[in-house]
Amino acid sequence: MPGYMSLTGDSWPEGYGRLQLNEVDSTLDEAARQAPKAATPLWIFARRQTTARGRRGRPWSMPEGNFAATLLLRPAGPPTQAALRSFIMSLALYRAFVEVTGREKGLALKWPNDVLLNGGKVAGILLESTGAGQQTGFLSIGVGVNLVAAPPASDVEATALKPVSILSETSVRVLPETFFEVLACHFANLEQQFQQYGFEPIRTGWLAHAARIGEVITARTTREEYSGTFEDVDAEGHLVLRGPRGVMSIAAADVYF
Ligand SMILES: O=C(O)CCCC[C@@H]1SC[C@@H]2NC(=O)N[C@@H]21
Repeated sequence: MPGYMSLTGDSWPEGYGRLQLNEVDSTLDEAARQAPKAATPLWIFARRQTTARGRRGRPWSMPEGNFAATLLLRPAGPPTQAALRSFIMSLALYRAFVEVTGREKGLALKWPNDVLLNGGKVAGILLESTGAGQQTGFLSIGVGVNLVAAPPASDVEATALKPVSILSETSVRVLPETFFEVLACHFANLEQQFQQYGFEPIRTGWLAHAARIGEVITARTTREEYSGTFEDVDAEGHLVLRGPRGVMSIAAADVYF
């Protein structure tokens, strides 16, 4: 009989709005609709999504009982700085997982922003932004977490990591509404730290949980593939790989182990 986490979950971070929906096409699309009229920051949560999307235009399969939400922000600063929010969100996810499951074992963060549990993918983040040049406009951070069910391996690419769920790996059943509050609180704390002290404490916190650091990994960009030792994540959030061609700093790629 699986365990059941019953957090009373009555806490919500000050200054963050929230919209809870039973069903939506995608919380990212809802964020785009809300953006012109929304007071930000605004969290948009949905129990069901009919056309959820993942990175690189892939579909995101969302069995009921899993978690889906998008945080809509209007961050100050250039897009490169705004994009560092993906590290804030993945670290917040890590902390939320520890809080709801009571365990840290098997959890790891995969660059740029997946969360792994026992080597499988348990959560993903998709960033979308508006704006031009050095102006960010709106930033939407879409978060999907396999709380109770992972999509079948046939739903993901052959080279992708196996999808897993919190329930399958830990026998802990977490309600999406509970996870929502826990995640929102961790994000708000880390965002405050980011605004006060910059990216460095977030980078250090993220690296402490990085998957495969010090090991040889492969990064595939839209044009090229690089293999090398995963040495670091730099102050811009880039992946630092040491390979036969020297040290590479990679801004965007898919990573394979
Ligand atoms: O490919 C990934 O790893 C990113 C997955 C992001 C999925 C979430 S679910 C909530 C939000 N709405 C979407 O349509 N996608 C994101």
